[in-house]
Amino acid sequence: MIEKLKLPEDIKKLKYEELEVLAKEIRDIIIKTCAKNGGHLAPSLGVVELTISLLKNFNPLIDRIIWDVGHQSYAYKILTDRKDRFHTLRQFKGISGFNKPAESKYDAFGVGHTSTSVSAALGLRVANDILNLNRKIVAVIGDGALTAGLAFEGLNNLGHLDKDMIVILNDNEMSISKNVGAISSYLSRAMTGEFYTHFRKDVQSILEHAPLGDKLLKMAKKFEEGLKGFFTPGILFEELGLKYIGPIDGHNLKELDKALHNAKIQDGPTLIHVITKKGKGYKPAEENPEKFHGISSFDIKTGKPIKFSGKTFTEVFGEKIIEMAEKHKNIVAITAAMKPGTGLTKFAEKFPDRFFDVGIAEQHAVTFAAGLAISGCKPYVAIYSTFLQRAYDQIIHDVALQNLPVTFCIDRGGLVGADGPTHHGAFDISYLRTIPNIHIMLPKDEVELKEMLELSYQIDAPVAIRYSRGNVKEYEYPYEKVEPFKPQIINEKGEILLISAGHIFDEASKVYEELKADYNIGFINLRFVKPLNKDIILEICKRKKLVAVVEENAKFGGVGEYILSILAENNLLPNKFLSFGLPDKFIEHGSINDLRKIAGIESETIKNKIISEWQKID
Ligand SMILES: Cc1ncc(C[n+]2csc(CCOP(=O)(O)OP(=O)(O)O)c2C)c(N)n1
Ligand SMILES: CC(=O)[C@@H](O)[C@H](O)COP(=O)(O)O
Ligand SMILES: [Mg+2]
Repeated sequence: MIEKLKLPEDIKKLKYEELEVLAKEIRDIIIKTCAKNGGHLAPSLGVVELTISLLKNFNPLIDRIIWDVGHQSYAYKILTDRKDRFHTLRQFKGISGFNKPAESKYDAFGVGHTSTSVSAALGLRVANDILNLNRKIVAVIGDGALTAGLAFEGLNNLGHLDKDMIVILNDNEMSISKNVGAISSYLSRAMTGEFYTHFRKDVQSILEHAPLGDKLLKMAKKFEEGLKGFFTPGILFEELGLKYIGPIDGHNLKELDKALHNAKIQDGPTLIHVITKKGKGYKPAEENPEKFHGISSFDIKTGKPIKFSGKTFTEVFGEKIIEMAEKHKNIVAITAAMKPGTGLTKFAEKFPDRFFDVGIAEQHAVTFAAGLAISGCKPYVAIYSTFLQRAYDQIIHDVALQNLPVTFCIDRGGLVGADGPTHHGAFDISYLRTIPNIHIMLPKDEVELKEMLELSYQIDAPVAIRYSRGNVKEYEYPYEKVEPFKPQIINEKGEILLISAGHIFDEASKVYEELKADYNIGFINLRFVKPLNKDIILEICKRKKLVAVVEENAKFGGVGEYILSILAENNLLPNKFLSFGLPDKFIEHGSINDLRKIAGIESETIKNKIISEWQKID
């Protein structure tokens, strides 16, 4: 059917039976595409009917629909203007896995980090008044995203401004893992309404046998609305100034239409509480929505990922932190709704009392850790580089200023690949390097990550250990134990010096191995960005004509800039200094290799640049 439709306008003409067929076709496209490309399968399967109903009840080119995170917007992409491009999902030069206005005029706002939809939608809504625009504004936010403070900042201001816009709470009781927090249990308790249902039945049976029972029963029915209001989660939102509609079945097109129609005619803000099943329509995803939240390519028949072998930095961290926690009873681990992604699933099973999933609340996670640290605990906060950006002030104000022993295990440092610019860990070395008291360690492989974690336990101050999403690699260089704040000097000789910072060692070592036969080249694995061992660096750079630094972080504020400044301050600038890092632009999505090529940090580019610059030095 979908082939015959002019999208999205033809959706409005279809009968419910036809829409059910359309929903099935969309699910098939999403499943097939994610099986090949990977992607956020379960979130997107859960909102197919909601997407259809939104496109039936609104004009997405005039009205504005803001999806929170955007990871669940695959049906929206297919049903607006990207059906023919959908097979390129998350591929280099293909369509993004999130919403981006630059990708489509149907995408109202750029997303990727959670909990921004209400604030952004309110901005668009207030703009209606300022610019005299006539359009409906809708935010679609998940129950997981609702655990972030930013979401409540938006709701609070929305209630205050009392603007007529619609917030749709897509409640599937899941974040990536099972949703956590008091809000979540409040929603699900009231949502199942078990207590309310039993209570209602009890009252009914008593009244039926009581004198004047039928009159009392009639009165009770009148109170039921009030009673229901007490038990459904509407109270929370009504108190914030939003009219509450729900909970409704998010897979029932008729119910959705009715709710959206009612919301459209309301004055002031309205919240529609929609209950959906994450992964609906694909059994393996329904049964394991955590695994299918974000999945790599998989076999449709079995649901089994087409596994790429190799151990990840994340797995190394997950193993080592357990070993350390067995030795040290004051170690606690904290995640912000990313337990599986940060490798803490096993830790949580082994040490349930020392594991904390605070929900999507990175700011809280950091300050919570500071409270633990000032009390004598040793908190390990595992947060992706890009999401840690949200807690920058907490790192400065609550941890570094008080010089507290919090260790940040920064996963997804550097380019992450298919998730693209909203998710690349492009800036953490830059944003952390400026903060006093913090120690920054960059492991190149498994052994170094483990030894740096051990070392972090001895440091009574803030520590950041940064590693990538990728697999750990093995290298042939002689083992050299991680010594506090010393670089690993692989070869200090020669007039050229190559300095590698962290996991990008895989590219840097290729350059060194390919040049060392024909060029007199030295090679350093930096290990520590802060404190930087200036004496060693200055001593080795004294006799160099060309120094090149390689990092998978923004050049601005990165390691290269730092070393250059130290050489300049000590009048030790070489004839040529080369800094290989991420350029001053956002790097798109694609494979790591493709992205490193366009960023200019893969080995061939680095090697050719060193050779061409060396030839210019007399
Ligand atoms: C600031 C931030 N922290 C963490 C994430 C990782 N993340 C992406 S989606 C998600 C769960 C969202 O849950 P929910 O809003 O309920 O959407 P669902 O996947 O259930 O549809 C998380 C934690 C993120 N994108 N942004
Ligand atoms: C949508 C979102 O932000 C997360 O699902 C993220 O995509 C996970 O990234 P990893 O796949 O690197 O764990
Ligand atoms: Mg959810």
